Amino acid sequence: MTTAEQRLARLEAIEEIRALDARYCRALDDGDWDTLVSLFTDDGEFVGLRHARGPVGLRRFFAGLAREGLTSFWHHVSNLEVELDDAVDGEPAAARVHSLLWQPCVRDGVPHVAAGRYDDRVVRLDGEWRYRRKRVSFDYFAPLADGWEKGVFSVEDAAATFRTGASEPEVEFVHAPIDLAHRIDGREGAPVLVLGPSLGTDLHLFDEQVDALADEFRIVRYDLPGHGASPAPAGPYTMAGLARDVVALLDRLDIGRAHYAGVSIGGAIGQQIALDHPGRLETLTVIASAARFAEPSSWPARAQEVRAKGMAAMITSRAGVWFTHDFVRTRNEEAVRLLRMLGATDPEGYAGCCEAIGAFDVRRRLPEITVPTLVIAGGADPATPPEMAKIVAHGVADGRYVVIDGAAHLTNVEAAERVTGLVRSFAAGPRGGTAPTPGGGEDRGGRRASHS
Ligand SMILES: O=C(O)CC1=CCC(=O)O1
Repeated sequence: MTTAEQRLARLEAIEEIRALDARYCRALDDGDWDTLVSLFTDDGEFVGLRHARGPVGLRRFFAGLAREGLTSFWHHVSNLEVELDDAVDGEPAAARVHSLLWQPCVRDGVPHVAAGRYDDRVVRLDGEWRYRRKRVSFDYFAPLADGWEKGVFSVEDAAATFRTGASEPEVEFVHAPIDLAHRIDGREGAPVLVLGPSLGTDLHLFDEQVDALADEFRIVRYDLPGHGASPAPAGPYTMAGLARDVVALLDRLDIGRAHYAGVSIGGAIGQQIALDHPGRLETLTVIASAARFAEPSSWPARAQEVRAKGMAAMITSRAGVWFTHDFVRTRNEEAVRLLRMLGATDPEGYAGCCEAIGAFDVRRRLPEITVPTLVIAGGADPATPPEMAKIVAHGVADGRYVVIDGAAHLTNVEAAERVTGLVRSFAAGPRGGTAPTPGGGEDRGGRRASHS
């Protein structure tokens, strides 16, 4: 039973949050950066066209908009839906706010019309509501003369059309450190092999690999944030932050260099480690992954969907992506075991990882990856099909490429023996190994695929 005071406190909180949005619009449209930045918490962040965090990052981002060609705008925020968290000491203290944005603006001297959505996290500090995270996504952003319906918009398109100010460094956003849960198996003193799981699975994705490789390797498996036993702080996460979290785990375990194999987002994290922490890898095996995942703008939408509806929204559609029909029919128990991991995932952790995937694009940086790299694609993988995996093998300095015919996205499960054999011989072979390629010959530089 709520008291009249509690109901009044909730109504007051909603009105104050409405006023926060109005102040945000006014400060932004007036170019009043002091007020604008004061509306965020000290660790507050803006996610959308760019990522910006903290007073310095936020001011630099907002003040840089004019240099990017956006010389004036009129923000109209409406349709607020405020979901207050449970009250603390009788007072609401945090909320999630969904709202609509309609925004006439001038970009590169041309009148534009834009509309989008905000998905914000607000908190009450010292009696004042502030943004902990403000996230915008646009539905259209089009020259007025063209008509809005021609301006189907994605954040990715916008990011590509924004020019970087010559003297301003790009604002970099990396999520706060996360202590990833892990498990160690295998022979003590053996070379270390780190295994990175895919979105929606936990470290038991690799049970078959661990059974087969434990006598040759010291195997470290980790859980993604919100997956398995890892905590799920509020997203978005970034691939650079996830790579840093894995390296921090290696630091905690006193591991200098390691072989690394990862599936899907796990493979993307491996690429990011190779770029940002190149000294830490002996070899890199990228399984069912990409340098940029398909349809980047669909990932924030998926994040929004699981935040709103929970993991149940994902189960049916993932089954057809992770496995072939044949596998579901013949290995039903195994398919169910893996889908249970998805159902047990924390929606916020899953959503944060989706956001990292959507923003991930290292295609241009692949030549900087010099560690010996083996890329394994599933021939029947609808999520990261062979053409996408091949870009990684072709792009890195020292790549090999193998396609396993008839395997879907969870290639290491559908073709467990084959993947285990490839990982083993690649990591154990001379200077990081040579992928065995029955019937196909070795595929150096990813020029030729070997099929098996
Ligand atoms: O959507 C999926 O489940 C497939 C996938 C993409 C990235 C990842 O890790 O899994």
